[in-house]
Amino acid sequence: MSLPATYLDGLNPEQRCAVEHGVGQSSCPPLLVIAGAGSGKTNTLAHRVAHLVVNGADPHRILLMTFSRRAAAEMTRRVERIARRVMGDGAARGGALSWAGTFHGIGARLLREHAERIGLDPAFTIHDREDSADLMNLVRHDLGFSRTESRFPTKATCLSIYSRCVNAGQSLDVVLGANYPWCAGWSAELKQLFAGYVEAKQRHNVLDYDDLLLYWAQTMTEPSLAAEIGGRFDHVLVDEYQDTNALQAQVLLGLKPDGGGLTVVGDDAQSIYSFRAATVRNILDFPKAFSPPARIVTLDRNYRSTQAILGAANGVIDLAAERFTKNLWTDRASGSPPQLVAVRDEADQARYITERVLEHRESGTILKQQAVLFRTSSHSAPLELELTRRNIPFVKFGGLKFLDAAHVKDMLALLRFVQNPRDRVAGFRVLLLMQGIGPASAQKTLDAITAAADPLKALAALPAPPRAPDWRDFVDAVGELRDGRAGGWPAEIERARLWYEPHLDRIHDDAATRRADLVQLAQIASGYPSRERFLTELTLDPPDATSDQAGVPMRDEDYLILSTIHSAKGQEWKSVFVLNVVDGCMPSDLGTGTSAEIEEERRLLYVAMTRAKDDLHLVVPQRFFTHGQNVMGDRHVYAARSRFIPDRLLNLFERVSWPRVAASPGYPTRQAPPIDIGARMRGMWR
Ligand SMILES: Nc1ncnc2c1ncn2[C@@H]1O[C@H](COP(=O)(O)OP(=O)(O)OP(=O)(O)O)[C@@H](O)[C@H]1O
Repeated sequence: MSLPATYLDGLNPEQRCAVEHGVGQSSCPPLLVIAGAGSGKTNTLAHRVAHLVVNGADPHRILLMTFSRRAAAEMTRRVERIARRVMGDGAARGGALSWAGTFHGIGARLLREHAERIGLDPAFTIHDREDSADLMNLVRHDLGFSRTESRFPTKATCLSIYSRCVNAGQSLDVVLGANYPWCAGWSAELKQLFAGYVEAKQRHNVLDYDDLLLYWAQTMTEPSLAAEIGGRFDHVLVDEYQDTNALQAQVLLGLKPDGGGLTVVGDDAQSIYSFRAATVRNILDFPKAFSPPARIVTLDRNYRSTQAILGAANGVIDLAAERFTKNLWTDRASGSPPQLVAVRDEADQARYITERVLEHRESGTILKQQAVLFRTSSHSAPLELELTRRNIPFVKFGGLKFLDAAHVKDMLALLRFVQNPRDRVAGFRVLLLMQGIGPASAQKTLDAITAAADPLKALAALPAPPRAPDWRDFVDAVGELRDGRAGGWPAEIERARLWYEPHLDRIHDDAATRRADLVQLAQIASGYPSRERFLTELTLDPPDATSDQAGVPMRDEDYLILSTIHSAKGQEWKSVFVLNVVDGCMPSDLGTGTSAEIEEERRLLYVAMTRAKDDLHLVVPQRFFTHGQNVMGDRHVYAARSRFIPDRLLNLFERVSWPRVAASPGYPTRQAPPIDIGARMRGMWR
């Protein structure tokens, strides 16, 4: 008996079509959902998964891949809520979705489960970008490339080149020619470096981010393994498909070669990750990868924004060189046009936003419903100062990651070393924390233990290095963490903290604030079933906000959201402010090399604008102070409004100047005073 699907009544016909596609039929052909901004993609995907479960699909055999762990958790919650509403307790008995996560997270899990079959040691640890760059540097140094006469590319550039080759599936020479022409002369050395880097990773039993996809894609080329892994899932659903790369597409096709049970959702107008080799071709090529081609359902009704905001966002994206999806429409009331706000400089920008935010709060929009978005994390610095000065709590996303803080990395390095003593980058970091141990003795120690069959046993047997008073403590801590005497997971994080804190106190002047992060780390740790899962998940998708910023407010406290546009993906707020809508910031100076980069910058502005429901402010500072001058300096450069809002789009905005200076005879508003004596006085001494 099929259940009356009243829970689908709130969906529009296209959403419903996407939700019901193939459900209850003997086979479920591939489906591509092209979902414009705010068109209910998340809602639709959650309903589709719930609808599958309600109609008998086994939740343990559904694979759901999203862009972030946060998105996966949110989707899982929604699916469970819908299923519970329809099935009551029956939904709980069926079990939760057990395979929801990011591509990298799911990859790590599958690789660990199949490790022995593909010649991997299942105890592998995962290097984040910084660890990977450190290892690249080590190899670069060993090969003598850091001593070349003309400057060899930096470790970060080397890693980016390597990563692009791997993710885009392109040869080194193609990548150098297209993306790093200034490094083309180093092709032979880079090849040698990358070969050395791969060997080092294998010796140390570590995988980097890219390996998780690469190894997974390689595994899927072995027919028996591909059939086995693909056979574990009846349905595979992928969100944000526009931001996946060639390797991810390869994995997907390996899982479901005929497309049976495959659903992908995406929006080419929101593709903003091509710098990580994501390609919009994945969406475009998806339908014809199958025979018959995948079904395409387009969601173009926007539920989020007022007509006026949507009109302006459509105007911006209409000027894109290449478009595949059509404009969005809404039947929401028109609302007031988005504001294009001219301010004198960044300080005024900060004041303008602070005043508006407080005004909105007065009139009933809580802070959490307001967000300030920016292209680059550093753009928000003056605003952060102003908010702090005025005591307005905020949380920043996409800035310095919690895990990038040195003390958090130290703790994680210890745990990683215990998990995988062959992980040289982790081992090196931990050993250097101790007094009396420098790079040379750390290298010697690591050489001695990694050669042994049981490295930690070898560590315990080593004589203490001279002048290293904490050596015994270290060996004891590692031993206890390794053999369970520290109380197992997550209790052992306390043991790790106990060992680390004296070092923290010695190394950092601000140890007290840093300790708060360690407490937070322990709290996060308690949410994971094992040390291995904790290290894996945290490395792959670190928490976004840091206590370095204004203190993490309590959950029930109200706070303003500050976020990079990249981190704002998939979110929405009542009011949105976009900082620095000027050439140089948007498009960013860094992203204006090629026309493809410019187009991606345009899409970024589009993503930012489409986050707003009722109220949107694009702020345009007229001038920026240049760096590297003294406090009294007044050297500045003038900025032009972003080229993405040319004159012909101005009618879509309300233009405002701030502060509004009362017009007085003889003084046009918003002009500098006719004479700036202060500047002249300062100029006398230059
Ligand atoms: N059928 C519907 N009826 C009413 N509101 C809807 C419907 N579908 C979605 N919405 C609302 O539209 C808004 C946008 O939905 P959602 O966040 O799922 O969009 P999205 O497609 O993921 O957006 P984006 O890609 O821009 O992040 C939400 O507030 C959601 O509640």
